[in-house]
Amino acid sequence: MKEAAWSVKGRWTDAERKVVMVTGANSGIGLALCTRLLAREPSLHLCLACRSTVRAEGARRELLAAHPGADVALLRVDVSDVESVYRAAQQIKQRYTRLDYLYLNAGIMPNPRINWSAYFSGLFSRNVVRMFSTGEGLLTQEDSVNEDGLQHVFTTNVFGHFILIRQLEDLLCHPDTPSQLVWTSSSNARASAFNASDPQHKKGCEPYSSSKYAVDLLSVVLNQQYNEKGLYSSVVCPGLVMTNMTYNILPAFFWTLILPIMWLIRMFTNTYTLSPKNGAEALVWLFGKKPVSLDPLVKYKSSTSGMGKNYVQADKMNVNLEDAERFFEYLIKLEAEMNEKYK
Ligand SMILES: NC(=O)C1=CN([C@@H]2O[C@H](COP(=O)(O)OP(=O)(O)OC[C@H]3O[C@@H](n4cnc5c(N)ncnc54)[C@H](OP(=O)(O)O)[C@@H]3O)[C@@H](O)[C@H]2O)C=CC1
Ligand SMILES: CC(C)CCC[C@@H](C)[C@H]1CC[C@H]2C3=C(CC[C@]12C)[C@@]1(C)CCC(=O)C[C@@H]1CC3
Repeated sequence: MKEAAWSVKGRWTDAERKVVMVTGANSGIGLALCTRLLAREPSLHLCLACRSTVRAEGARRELLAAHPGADVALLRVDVSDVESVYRAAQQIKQRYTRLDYLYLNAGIMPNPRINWSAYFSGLFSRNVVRMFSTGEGLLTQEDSVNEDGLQHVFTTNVFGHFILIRQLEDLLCHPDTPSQLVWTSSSNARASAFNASDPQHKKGCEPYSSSKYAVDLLSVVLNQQYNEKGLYSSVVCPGLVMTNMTYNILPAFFWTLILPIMWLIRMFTNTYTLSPKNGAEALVWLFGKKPVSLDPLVKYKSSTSGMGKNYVQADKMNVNLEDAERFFEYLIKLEAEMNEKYK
């Protein structure tokens, strides 16, 4: 923090207090993550980066009720709007001198549609467990274009966050005290939904799968580009979690009705974490790890066993490194255009 060093109950010096920022922190997995981080380390400087001030204030109140005296700051940022990201980055630079953890968690899946015929044929196929754990081929979405002419899902889930990282480079890059980026990716990330010639997914109808695979690609290249500067990147998969996102796919009462079925499915796949608290498992686990000890090609998956026990599973990612580099070049070019417009 830029203010003079101070301590909570005289126990921590400011240098010891980690600075953590979470995008999309006002609900679901982001809010559960904040709650768990504060329970684990009450001395944190926590910054909730949210697009709605009202919802962010609600989340802050909830966190302070559970952790009175915690340092919870708010930052308004709409990651689907590049100009808002530049503005927010300026404010962060005025408030903090370093960032230890940046959780890139905000995400959208607009207008989801379930392909019921794929669902029923999948039920009787060999891929049934895979279908239930990744939702592969079951969902399509309707994307739109923002004021900069960028695809909405791509900008929210990937590009807005990329600009944020690039703008905060000075706060994040400290070779002596490494910082960590943690992306909330998904089991729904799919290479076949991503086209290196159409990285924004202008032409397809699975922008969500494409954007989450793009996140996996980007994390790999960020490690190549930034590790020696003291910045590390990891991707996490929270499993299937009941949040506003899933309530947008099917109504909340339906999910509640089929809860026993989902507990049953948990016997066959550990990806049905179901609660935001469980879904945040891998995100919290990474907080306790030294960034240098992590594998850049691994996806850390929040997992819940049939008996309801939480753990983290590390799975090697199957990413195309050529596509990753090509995608990074694309992002750098797009960033240059946006710099010219907004900086
Ligand atoms: N739920 C699940 O099963 C899974 C979720 N995920 C991922 O987890 C992450 C969190 O989602 P989840 O908790 O489930 O869903 P929520 O809808 O509860 O959380 C999404 C968060 O992102 C915020 N957000 C959305 N758009 C923007 C924006 N333009 N600018 C700033 N913040 C924004 C939302 O804010 P607001 O309240 O204003 O909308 C909200 O705080 C997402 O990246 C999602 O893709 C991955 C795998 C599975
Ligand atoms: C009996 C029920 C479990 C039937 C539900 C069928 C589908 C609606 C779901 C099966 C797998 C789910 C899934 C997601 C959404 C809902 C399903 C398709 C996600 C795509 C949600 C967002 C993610 O990031 C990953 C999830 C994977 C699994």
